[in-house]
Amino acid sequence: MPTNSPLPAQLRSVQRQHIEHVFQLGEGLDSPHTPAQEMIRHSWLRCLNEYQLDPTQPRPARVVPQQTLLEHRESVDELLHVARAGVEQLYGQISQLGYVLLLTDQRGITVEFRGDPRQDQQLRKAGLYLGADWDERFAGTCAVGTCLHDRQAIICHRQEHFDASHISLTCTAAPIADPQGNVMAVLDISALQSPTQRESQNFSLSLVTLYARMIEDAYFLQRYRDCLMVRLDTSREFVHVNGRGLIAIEENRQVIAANAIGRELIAEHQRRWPPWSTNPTPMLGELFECEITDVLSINSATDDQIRAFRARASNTIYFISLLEPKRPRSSQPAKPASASLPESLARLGADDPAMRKVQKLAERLRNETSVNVLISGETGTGKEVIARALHESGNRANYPFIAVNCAAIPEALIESELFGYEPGAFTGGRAKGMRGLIPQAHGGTLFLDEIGDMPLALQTRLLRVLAEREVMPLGANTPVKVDIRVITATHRNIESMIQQGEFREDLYYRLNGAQLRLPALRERADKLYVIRQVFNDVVSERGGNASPRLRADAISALLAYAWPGNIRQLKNALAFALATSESDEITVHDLPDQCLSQRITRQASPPASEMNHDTDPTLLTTLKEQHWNISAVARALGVSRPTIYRQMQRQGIVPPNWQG
Ligand SMILES: Nc1ncnc2c1ncn2[C@@H]1O[C@H](COP(=O)(O)OP(=O)(O)OP(=O)(O)O)[C@@H](O)[C@H]1O
Repeated sequence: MPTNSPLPAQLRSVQRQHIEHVFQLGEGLDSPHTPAQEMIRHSWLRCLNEYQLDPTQPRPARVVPQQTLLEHRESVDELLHVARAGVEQLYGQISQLGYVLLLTDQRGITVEFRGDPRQDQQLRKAGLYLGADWDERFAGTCAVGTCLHDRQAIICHRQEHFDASHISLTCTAAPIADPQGNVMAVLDISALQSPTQRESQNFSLSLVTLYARMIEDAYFLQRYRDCLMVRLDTSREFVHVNGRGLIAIEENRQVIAANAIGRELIAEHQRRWPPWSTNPTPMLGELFECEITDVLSINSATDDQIRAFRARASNTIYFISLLEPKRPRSSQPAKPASASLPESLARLGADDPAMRKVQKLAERLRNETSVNVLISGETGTGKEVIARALHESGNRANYPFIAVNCAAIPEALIESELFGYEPGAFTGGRAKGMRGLIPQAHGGTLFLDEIGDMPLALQTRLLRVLAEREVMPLGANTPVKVDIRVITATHRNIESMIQQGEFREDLYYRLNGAQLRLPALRERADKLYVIRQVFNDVVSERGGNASPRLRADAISALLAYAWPGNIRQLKNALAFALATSESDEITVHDLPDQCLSQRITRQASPPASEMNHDTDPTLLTTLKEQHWNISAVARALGVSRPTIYRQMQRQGIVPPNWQG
């Protein structure tokens, strides 16, 4: 035990008193100031006697180096992924009350953190920070460290901390156990200041314990997602919403694993009937008075998919529901729910309500070639991709798909590009004339992107083509018959353009036979699927033998970002990460900085397409810097190429090679 050395003069008197109380307990003197809680008292004694911590030497918080933090995060990769939603929800409930949230691994290193960035300095100083080490051996009695030692939820309130530098904090922690019951992480909520009464934290204890259990159960469900699982509760009404017990069973009905409540039930059973074989887990039919067929038929034979069974050990009635495995174990992206769709449509989404609607409607429209389809959605949401998927899944798949970006062609050239021209039709044209894009699409699909940017005069001509199914190339005397399916796309509000007289109403109705509205990436419920899909696409586009992996910390950051440029921006970010990463593992540090700064907020950020560059001189400067390479400019400014073309049009910027 450290000697009762003189206290440094700079310690505040409250800290000096605290240190005296620690020594009093160490000397076996009970005073009204020594903690009432057994867990805390034992921990203080461990700190003095076992860890040889010197209370007169308060220790500054220790934050582990970045590389060490990465290694710790890696060890709980799967948990971090599963816990994310719980962490966000809990933090949403406590942040207004001045609390921060820490998730540590089983070594006490903070691997996930949520706190108010405005208090960054103070929080870091107090050790309420990503990478902070809360191991009891280093930090002394504290909620995380002592919870890890005793494997129990705990409040460590103000002077209950061992280290004098922590005595203004209030911390509450609960363990998160793996399916074998070993603590693998700790969930903690802490505040820099709090009322003096310890009881003020009782509610925090309930809340943090509840969320720790939910994370534990989510992890359990994820781990055993390919198994049959029974879910149980003593209340029929609660089984489906919050059945507390989970037991995973083998094909042969042997219990494989259980969550905390399930393990208690098994332990109770085994206290009465100790296992006689080396196999430590019972069969489901031993735990409950049940025929296994009654369990397996719960979903098909009952109205509410619940059946009651009596636990043999406790004689208690449990209401049981059955969770059947949904899909085979696979590290590949989840198979789209809409598996009956043609492949090119099915791969566009997994389980997002808006996307599902788009996929189903597209499926119905793919062969209805007389119905013109208008696709709307923010920039980069995949309007061209779905147009191609419509074409490829339909009966025109063996004919051309011609995509025309109306915003990218200079107004003076649109007409000749679309309709074609005869030799000598105009000065500067090719000597042999040119077959227009519309005739090129004959038999197939013409995709007119950014239709809102088509000049009014041309809208009239397009309307005529659609009505008469023929085009008149410039300089020609006879029209050319065309059989085309027309798909158009826009990110603009065409209805308001009609009101402003900028778009022909009759053309709009002709183009808008059916409308597919693509959701923004930030709103999609299947964002994880899209991230994995795009990652795989980028990896295969790069080629090579390496098989890079997207680590959970990177996925968390990608899920949290608002993606104003949608899937295109996601693709660019992943291509950047793959190009610049030095290893085969993409971590959060490989992602472009912007993905880490702009997280989703309640008020989503405006889409890139709505950003106002009208008065922004950076566009012209960047165009010059990038030698008028539009793709390079779009990349540099983080927007799509059509957005650049549109802004150029609005600002009257004409590239030097178009002048003439
Ligand atoms: N479901 C998807 N899976 C994988 N990649 C996709 C998906 N949807 C879009 N992408 C990719 O995102 C990028 C943008 O897609 P696309 O060009 O179709 O968007 P858009 O809405 O037409 O954009 P804009 O409005 O700017 O023309 C492309 O690189 C495309 O390959």
